Amino acid sequence: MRILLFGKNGQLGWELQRSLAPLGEVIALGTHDQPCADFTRPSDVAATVRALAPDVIVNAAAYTAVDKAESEPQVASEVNAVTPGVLAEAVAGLGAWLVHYSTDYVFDGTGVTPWREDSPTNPVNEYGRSKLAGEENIRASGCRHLIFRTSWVYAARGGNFAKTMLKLAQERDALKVIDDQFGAPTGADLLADITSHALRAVMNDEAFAGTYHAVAAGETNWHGYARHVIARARAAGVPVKVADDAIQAVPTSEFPTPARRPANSRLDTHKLRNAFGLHLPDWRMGVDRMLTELLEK
Ligand SMILES: NC(=O)C1=CN([C@@H]2O[C@H](COP(=O)(O)OP(=O)(O)OC[C@H]3O[C@@H](n4cnc5c(N)ncnc54)[C@H](OP(=O)(O)O)[C@@H]3O)[C@@H](O)[C@H]2O)C=CC1
Ligand SMILES: Cc1cn([C@H]2C[C@H](O)[C@@H](COP(=O)(O)OP(=O)(O)O[C@H]3O[C@@H](C)C(=O)[C@@H](O)[C@H]3O)O2)c(=O)[nH]c1=O
Repeated sequence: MRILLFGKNGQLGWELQRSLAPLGEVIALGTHDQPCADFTRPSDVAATVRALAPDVIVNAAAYTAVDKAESEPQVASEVNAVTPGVLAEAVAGLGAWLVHYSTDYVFDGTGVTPWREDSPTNPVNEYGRSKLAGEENIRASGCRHLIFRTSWVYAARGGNFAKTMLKLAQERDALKVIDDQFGAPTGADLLADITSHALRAVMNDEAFAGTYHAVAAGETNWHGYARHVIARARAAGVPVKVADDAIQAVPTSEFPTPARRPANSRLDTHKLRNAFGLHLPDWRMGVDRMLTELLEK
């Protein structure tokens, strides 16, 4: 089996290089400095796909700068919606499979109930709108696909909220962190392992194709997540400047950002767990593993 992976240097792409390796030959394309893999050049990307004729495309490339997307909606749309749609058309033409990733930010965050795969979408920012359009383009192409919606992704390699908090905690005496947006931090390693497991299953039985919510178990808010990370760092001997009681919990209104974010980012994972017989670990387990890796360097 030949697998073409886009976005190899991102948090998820890096982990996918490991988790997909036992399934077949992985051709991993990364930097968007290469025209053949630049998602702002859809026709070049389509030509790459036709030339390589893979059995599976795994797309971990995305425009993930949520605040910046507010001022660059056209770039976010090209990378997150237009080119995934072009990939899907190419995949349909080849009779191949497409694996793609989406986000909790396709929902508007109302209520407290975890969102199901068939819950109504209603993104509140440009990034979310571009990701939803990407999903819709893939479904409209009729190609065989898996779409995983996930949330709050972190990895030892790459940029993420946990690493931002580790840095700020060493630089500042006080932090303000939002405590009214809820979700589950999800490790790129867990998501990569879920991908290879599900891909193996769907290639044996096409009935598994479709959209799934894939996040770690449990829930927290950004403040709870920050406190957890900083407490672990302190215990590991990192020179943390901020005292525990100086990590101030604030409502969203006290931490204005260019992009609005949903208050309820909880995703219901029953469909994924039932389909593939998976157990999803609590979010703290993966975060603690990442911190061990980061702090022991
Ligand atoms: N990060 C998160 O919190 C969440 C992510 N997701 C989704 O999960 C998936 C993986 O995200 P994650 O690994 O965290 O993202 P990262 O931001 O870590 O990686 C994104 C990758 O996309 C590549 N990329 C960006 N612009 C382009 C472009 N114009 N052409 C080609 N490649 C490009 C980057 O390449 P380069 O290295 O060259 O810049 C990078 O390797 C995405 O679909 C994302 O929307 C969903 C929920 C949460
Ligand atoms: C840095 C900082 C952020 N925050 C808040 C702002 C925001 O509501 C929340 C998270 O901020 P970030 O900008 O790190 O995370 P953000 O870019 O919103 O993360 C999102 O990325 C995209 C790609 C996704 O798909 C989402 O699932 C989600 O992971 O924390 C604070 O409250 N205090 C702080 O000091």
